[in-house]
Amino acid sequence: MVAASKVADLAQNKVVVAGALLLTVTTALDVVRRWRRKGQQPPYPPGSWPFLGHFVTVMRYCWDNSSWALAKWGLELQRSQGFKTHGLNFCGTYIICLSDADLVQEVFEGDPHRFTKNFNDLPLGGDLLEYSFKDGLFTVNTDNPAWQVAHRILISPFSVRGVRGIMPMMCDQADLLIKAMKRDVGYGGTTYIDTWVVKMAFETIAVCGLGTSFGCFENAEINPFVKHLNEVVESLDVLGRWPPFLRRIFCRQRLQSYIDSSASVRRTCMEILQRRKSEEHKESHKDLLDRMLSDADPKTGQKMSEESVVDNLLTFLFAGQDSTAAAMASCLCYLCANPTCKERLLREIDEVVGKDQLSWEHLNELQYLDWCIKETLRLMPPGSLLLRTSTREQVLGGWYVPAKVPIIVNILALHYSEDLWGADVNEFKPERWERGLPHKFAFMPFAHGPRACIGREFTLMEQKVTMVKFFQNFDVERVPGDKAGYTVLKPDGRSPPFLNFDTPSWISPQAMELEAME
Ligand code: HEM
Repeated sequence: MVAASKVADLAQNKVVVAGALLLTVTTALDVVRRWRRKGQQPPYPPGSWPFLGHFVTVMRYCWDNSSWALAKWGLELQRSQGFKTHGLNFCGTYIICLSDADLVQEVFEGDPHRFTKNFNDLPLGGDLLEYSFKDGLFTVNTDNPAWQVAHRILISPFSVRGVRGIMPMMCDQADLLIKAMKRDVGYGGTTYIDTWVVKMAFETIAVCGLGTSFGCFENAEINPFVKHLNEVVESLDVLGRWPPFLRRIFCRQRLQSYIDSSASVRRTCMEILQRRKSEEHKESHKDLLDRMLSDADPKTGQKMSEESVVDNLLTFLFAGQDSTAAAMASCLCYLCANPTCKERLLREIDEVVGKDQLSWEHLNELQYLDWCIKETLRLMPPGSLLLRTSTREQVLGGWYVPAKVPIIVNILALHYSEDLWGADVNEFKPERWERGLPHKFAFMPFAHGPRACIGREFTLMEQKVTMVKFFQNFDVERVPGDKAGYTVLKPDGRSPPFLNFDTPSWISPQAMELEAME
């Protein structure tokens, strides 16, 4: 009995001693690491829990279902605590968040070997994006040859010259939009602006890029492909907030429908590819799909694999419609909320284009329209965060950055920085663009560098074409004193007067302003 208790004591002592030794060694190692390390540890915001880190705080911000939750939290930290660089612990994953324009410039313009785009093992839904879009341009790692080959093949059709060739096709889509709105909504009618800009953005990329119409303008019903793609996009937002192991417990159903919808949209893209391969493409103009199937990488002579073509078809249908639709809806809402700006824009369209057919030359003259679009993208960037990864242990602006740490660049906080943009930063003021950019990295809705948005010229032209055609036909106004985001027929407007817009509140400039400011 005594012997047994001695053995138990000894065993217990050994565990205690081993535990103490382990703690001492890890503490000593940490001290040595900290001592050897150059640079300071970025500050940690309050709200970190044991094991879960800032997960609960992030979830609290996400609870309002806003896709800007994390970005808004960063903006708030910037304003209340002065944090432009801070650390974050997301269930054990260490992340560094940046909203300092100089440091962002160093990440995007400095030595290209210091930071890369790599979605592997990233928190916040990086794995989900990879699951759906695989080796598509948006998700594939920069050092993967699939990105390099596809990028070099597609950079030319997406250049200014490349998109100029498809302007007539874009104008046709905008004409179809106007026709469908006149038919389905009618003068004085009320409608959700979202429905229409989504149709426009989706049909434009599908027809101009892939030579395939999904019949969105002919049909009031939402096309099943669009429904599934929307499910994928919405689920990305919801599921991405959960770490993968918790998703399987708390979001089982959503996860399953995400998997099913991903499979369904992929099947459709494979059908588009097979159809194109089996038929002779009649159009004289080579579209994106033709280029992906026939062009070779000018550097290596390699062609894109069939899997890569499908991944990119899906990527274009996703990246090409969601953000463009959001940008156009936001711009219309801002113009409704700022009638003086709208009047100036209408005057410009009347003077430059009038009732003529819109041409490429007109687009370059529509300077105020360009400012309105930029100002909208500043206040409502469709993507509020960018993700990069540090490739090695390094110092960034005096801060210590370990290797393989995700870096979140907060676009929203840069766009709403009073230091950069001045005291009127929250206001919609297209005129501010007359002065140019306050800092090269104060405005980055399309990111910068080799991984910047390849569809930038495509979307800017599409937005301009749509806005001109829209205002050549309609006028809009907000309901005075009504809920933020609602707009109504402007009875004494230009002829013909038109439309009540019933827009969801998330897109309202006022709602955004209030939420960002709380
Ligand atoms: C207002 C509209 C748009 C916005 C705000 C936008 C924004 C962005 C941003 C911020 C990135 C970089 C993401 C990152 O660095 O991680 C990106 C990449 C990309 N965008 Fe866009 N985008 C828009 C429209 C489009 C359109 C119309 C297309 C296609 C027709 C497109 C295709 C892509 C692709 C393929 C990439 C990945 C490029 C690469 O990494 O090589 N985007 N976009």
